Amino acid sequence: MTGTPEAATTRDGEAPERSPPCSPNYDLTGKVMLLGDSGVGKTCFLIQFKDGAFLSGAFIATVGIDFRNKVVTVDGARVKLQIWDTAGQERFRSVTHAYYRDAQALLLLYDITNKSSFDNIRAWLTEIHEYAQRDVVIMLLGNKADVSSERVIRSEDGETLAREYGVPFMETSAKTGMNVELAFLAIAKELKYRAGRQPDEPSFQIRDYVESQKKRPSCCSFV
Ligand SMILES: Nc1nc2c(ncn2[C@@H]2O[C@H](COP(=O)(O)OP(=O)(O)OP(=O)(O)O)[C@@H](O)[C@H]2O)c(=O)[nH]1
Repeated sequence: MTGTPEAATTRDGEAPERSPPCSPNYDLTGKVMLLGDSGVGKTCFLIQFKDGAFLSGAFIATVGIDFRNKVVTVDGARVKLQIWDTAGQERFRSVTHAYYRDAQALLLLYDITNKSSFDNIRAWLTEIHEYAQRDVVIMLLGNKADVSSERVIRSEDGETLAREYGVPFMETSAKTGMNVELAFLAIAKELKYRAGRQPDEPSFQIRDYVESQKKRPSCCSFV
């Protein structure tokens, strides 16, 4: 298959970005995909970032794929992030595979209260290595960190897995907003750095940046 398929739905009536990388409203664009099992909180994560709100109530699984745009300013550059929210359900996997190739960054989520969502991260990484660009930026996120009483995955387990794959890691909450903006800002910084590093500019290390900036849950119950 060539290029990104056209069949995506939009919530905002926005058109997927197909224009050249520069426009008066932003300096560069980046395609980011949210991946992970159904129910880990991908849609809530995106809504929290885009609108600063938490979608509570009945869980409505994403069908296929959806996207939102948001412009963030990092180090003086306006980066337009086009964020694709994928369906975690297995039956939509072949649809979402087609979108991996154009993505510059992937946020891979598991749910700290759901062991199988963590166990499946290795399978997600195998899919990523099969379908995504070799230099895609990957970040591992343990979501629902606000639900400490139901935690079954220790923060150290997420850290160990992330270290094994050489990717940045943090725990997040789409409910409280903890580390949500940071995840996207770190991606935007990395994309800006890749787009054009000035000779006198120090190199950007996304893992170090995330480690220095991330908030830890105030109360952690370890199992
Ligand atoms: N407490 C808490 N609940 C969350 C959080 N994120 C999501 N949820 C809840 O988890 C459920 C699933 O969230 P979604 O965002 O729809 O999950 P998803 O990963 O997009 O699921 P699919 O669309 O099926 O792939 C919903 O009931 C949310 O309210 C979080 O950070 N904390």
